[in-house]
Amino acid sequence: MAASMKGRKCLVIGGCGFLGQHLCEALLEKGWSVQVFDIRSTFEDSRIKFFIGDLCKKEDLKPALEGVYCVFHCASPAPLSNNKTLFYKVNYEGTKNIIETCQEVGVKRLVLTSSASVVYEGKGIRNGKEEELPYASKPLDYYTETKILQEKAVLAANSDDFYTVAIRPHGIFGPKDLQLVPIAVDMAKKGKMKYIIGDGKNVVDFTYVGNVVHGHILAAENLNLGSPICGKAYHITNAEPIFFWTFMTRILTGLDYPAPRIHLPYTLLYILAVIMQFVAWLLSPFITITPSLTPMKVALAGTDHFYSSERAKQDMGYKPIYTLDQGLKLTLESYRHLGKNVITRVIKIT
Ligand SMILES: NC(=O)C1=CN([C@@H]2O[C@H](COP(=O)(O)OP(=O)(O)OC[C@H]3O[C@@H](n4cnc5c(N)ncnc54)[C@H](OP(=O)(O)O)[C@@H]3O)[C@@H](O)[C@H]2O)C=CC1
Ligand SMILES: CC(C)CCC[C@@H](C)[C@H]1CC[C@H]2C3=C(CC[C@]12C)[C@@]1(C)CCC(=O)C[C@@H]1CC3
Repeated sequence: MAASMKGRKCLVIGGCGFLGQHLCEALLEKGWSVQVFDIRSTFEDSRIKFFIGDLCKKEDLKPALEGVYCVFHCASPAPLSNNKTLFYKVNYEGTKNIIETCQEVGVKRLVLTSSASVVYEGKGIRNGKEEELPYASKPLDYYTETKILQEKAVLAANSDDFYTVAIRPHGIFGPKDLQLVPIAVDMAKKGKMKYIIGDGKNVVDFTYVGNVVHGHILAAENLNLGSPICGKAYHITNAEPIFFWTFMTRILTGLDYPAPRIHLPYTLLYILAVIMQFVAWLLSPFITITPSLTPMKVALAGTDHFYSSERAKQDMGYKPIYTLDQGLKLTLESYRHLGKNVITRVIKIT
């Protein structure tokens, strides 16, 4: 780390979430002075100053941004939810609010956590490079639609006076995640993880959270006037693409659940997911139905989607600092309590 970063004040928006917590820990280790802004409080740390508020509200954000050298924006509503209004409000309007408030207060650097899914529309992507892939013209869900709007707004705001960069991770996994492992385990408990969507040979990126954090910190360190990273987006991956179903099998069997074995045709499942989504939409004025298979999930589980992180290597010296094996080991150790054979005691208080 550049010595001059020591003691610099940063604000992690979304710092109480999965990625945010890991980012805070790494920033503290590197000597940054860390502040967190989030809508909820999930942990305590005497080294961190916490601001609880809504990023859509200028009056909430302003006090947290005073004197900040760099803002990391990694807040979002849960990606697998389907709340169009909330995604637009938080990911798009809220991000524009962050940009404006930074500019008003005089903050000069903004690192956005975007997503590689901004270029994904269900068709295979192999070793995708930033400069070759346009934004998805037909995003598969509202989350992706608003991540595209968000990234465009952040990159367009880059100027000689305000430096911005977007980090595009893919399939983040690691301890403290409430998504990938817990959802897969929940599906396994319900008997829904016996199936393989397609031939099981689709190759994807899963990225250990420690590498995603490393990419963010390198971006902040390199975000200066005239730097090649200003106004650009960067894929950050483990650079170890793997069969989607091999990765899921390692997670499941690592926690003593059986491996998925029964192959189901991709196209059939995709059509079923589209129909279920349509029915859920038709019935939405009367009841809320949340189908467990969405077109996005089927596509992610049944197509290739892996990306090159060469541009990040060239422009900011990025290379993964954890291998996939190391990441999986750390992840599985942290989820032992979700293992199939773990007996949970229920204490009845009468
Ligand atoms: N997980 C993944 O595989 C990937 C994630 N990303 C991106 O990485 C970022 C971090 O994701 P992750 O850590 O998994 O997400 P989390 O949900 O764990 O963390 C996001 C945090 O932001 C908070 N938040 C939501 N709305 C607001 C708001 N209006 N004001 C302030 N805080 C808010 C959330 O609170 P609450 O929980 O109460 O909503 C939560 O604490 C996101 O931008 C996501 O799009 C990109 C690629 C892959
Ligand atoms: C259909 C089932 C077999 C899927 C079970 C696993 C999923 C819970 C996860 C596998 C790939 C993950 C993923 C995301 C969410 C969780 C998975 C679908 C994202 C959509 C999260 C937000 C992003 O920006 C992109 C991610 C891609 C991979």
